[in-house]
Amino acid sequence: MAKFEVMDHPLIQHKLTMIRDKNVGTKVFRETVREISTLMTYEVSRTMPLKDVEVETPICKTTKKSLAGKKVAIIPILRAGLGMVDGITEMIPAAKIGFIGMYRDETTLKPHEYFVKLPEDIAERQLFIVDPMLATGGSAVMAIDALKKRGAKETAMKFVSLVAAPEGVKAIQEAFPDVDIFTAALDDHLNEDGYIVPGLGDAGDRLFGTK
Ligand SMILES: O=P(O)(O)OC[C@H]1O[C@H](OP(=O)(O)OP(=O)(O)O)[C@H](O)[C@@H]1O
Ligand SMILES: O=c1cc[nH]c(=O)[nH]1
Ligand SMILES: [Mg+2]
Repeated sequence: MAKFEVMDHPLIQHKLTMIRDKNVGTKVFRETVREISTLMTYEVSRTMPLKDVEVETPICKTTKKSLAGKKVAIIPILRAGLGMVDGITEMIPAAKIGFIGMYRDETTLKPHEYFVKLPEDIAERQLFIVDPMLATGGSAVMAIDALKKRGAKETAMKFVSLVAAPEGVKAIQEAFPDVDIFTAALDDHLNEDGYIVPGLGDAGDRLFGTK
């Protein structure tokens, strides 16, 4: 079984609590999602492979570590995943970015895919699939499936969310046991409308000011 990690660093908890508040407006919500994503990148990238490189300091030559091999692609699930991209590219500026457009039917809660545009070499990259909300897990499972069908490796995938429901974590783990899952919070359950409780509401609407 791959990794499942709740990243409960105090700064992350503090910022996430701020944006759970329904009175927080679009500007602060967007800025804070970006900040949390940057903080999460430290931990999500912890296992990135390193190689030895020679470097000449002003004092002497030495051998030190540098990132090796596998490059990163960030794959936001549209729309809400877009809110996490800038925070991650702040730390990994050379990452390529692919897009999977998906919306969840409000009645059936089933995901519908409407757009896919990926870097050509996803099979050779570590993939950070990002979406602030992991609810039933339907969207995440469909996105991972879309990536696998295009050659991406399950062991190279990390799913990164801000708020997850136990149902969503279970859905990914059952369908794709080799995908690592990182979340800033594991909440209680889903309500009858499929929203995470306590959650933070509809992340896409709060990020983009829609209803
Ligand atoms: O785990 P699930 O039950 O599939 O729900 C989670 C999905 O729902 C939200 O997207 P939404 O459909 O609201 O689209 P949006 O990002 O365009 O708002 C959210 O950003 C996830 O993609
Ligand atoms: O709580 C939820 C569940 C799905 N999508 C959201 O944006 N929020
Ligand atoms: Mg939405």
